[in-house]
Amino acid sequence: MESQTLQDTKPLALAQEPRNPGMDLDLDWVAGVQANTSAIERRCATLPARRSVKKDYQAAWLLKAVTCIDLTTLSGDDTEERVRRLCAKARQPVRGDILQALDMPPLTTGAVCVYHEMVAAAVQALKGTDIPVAAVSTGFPAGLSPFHLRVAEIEESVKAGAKEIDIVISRRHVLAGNWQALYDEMQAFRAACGEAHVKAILATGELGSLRNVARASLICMMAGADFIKTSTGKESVNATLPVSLVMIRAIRDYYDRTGFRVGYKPAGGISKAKDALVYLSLIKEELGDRWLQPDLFRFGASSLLNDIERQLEHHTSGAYSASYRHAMA
Ligand SMILES: O=C[C@H](O)COP(=O)(O)O
Repeated sequence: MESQTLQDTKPLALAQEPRNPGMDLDLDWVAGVQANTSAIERRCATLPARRSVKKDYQAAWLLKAVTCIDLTTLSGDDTEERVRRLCAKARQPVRGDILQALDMPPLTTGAVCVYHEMVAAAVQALKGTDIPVAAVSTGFPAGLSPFHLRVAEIEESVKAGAKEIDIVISRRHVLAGNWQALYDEMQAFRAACGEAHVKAILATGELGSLRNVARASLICMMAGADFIKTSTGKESVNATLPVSLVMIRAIRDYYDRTGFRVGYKPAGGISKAKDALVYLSLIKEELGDRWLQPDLFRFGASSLLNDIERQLEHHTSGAYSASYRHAMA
């Protein structure tokens, strides 16, 4: 962890990653997938204690985390005004004086994530930046509206300017072991996205077992997902470390077998800077530095930025400010 310095946080000129084109459904591969729950839990239990980073290293990792946040608002009472404030925060997620104290140039969050009805306002508010708008879609969060409407919803959001689409899978296909149906659904969603990148939300808290999480991860990648994402944030259990380890290892296996890198997005309930550090260290250890860039890693989070900014302020000033001073994140 201590290899991350403030300099490393500055944006890299990356060769554009080729999109995962998907592959034929390989049911033998799916059937062979295992998940040893007790070994996974043992590995995860050691992570938070072993991976503490301090001082400048910690500031560097926290700034890295900021660049990987899909800054999210997904509430029934969202308004255009709230979304505009969120976009202003995405443009300047960390106060200028804090960046100056750290000798860091301006940075932005990875994306802004909203419901379809808020896409146009977000696109407008982010004009002139490279910050993509991500739309949750396909009957989010349950994914139980008619199939043709779920596909049409994707198309509408792309038309409105969303560059990323976060779809929800049909959990029942996983619970019933109907892998062909899951593959076909994911392929159709990817096709409807066109050039927009597609994140497959597995809703892992509803899939019944870690083995199912591993299988669903694999199927979605085979069907062309650009990212796999844990949760909608609306399930009773959202992102966890064991689920993350399973999904990350599925991503690694898929890369080893196909040569295509699929991104990872833990989402839901990640609101503390120290938790973000644990996730980053997990990615670094299991997938390596290449995955620690916003094109391959995102946090789906509505309040994480607030805590990160407070920690950075503490790092530069020695004092914590009241959280209301960072209220919009
Ligand atoms: O995709 C993002 C999640 O809905 C955000 O969840 P959160 O509000 O618990 O951070």
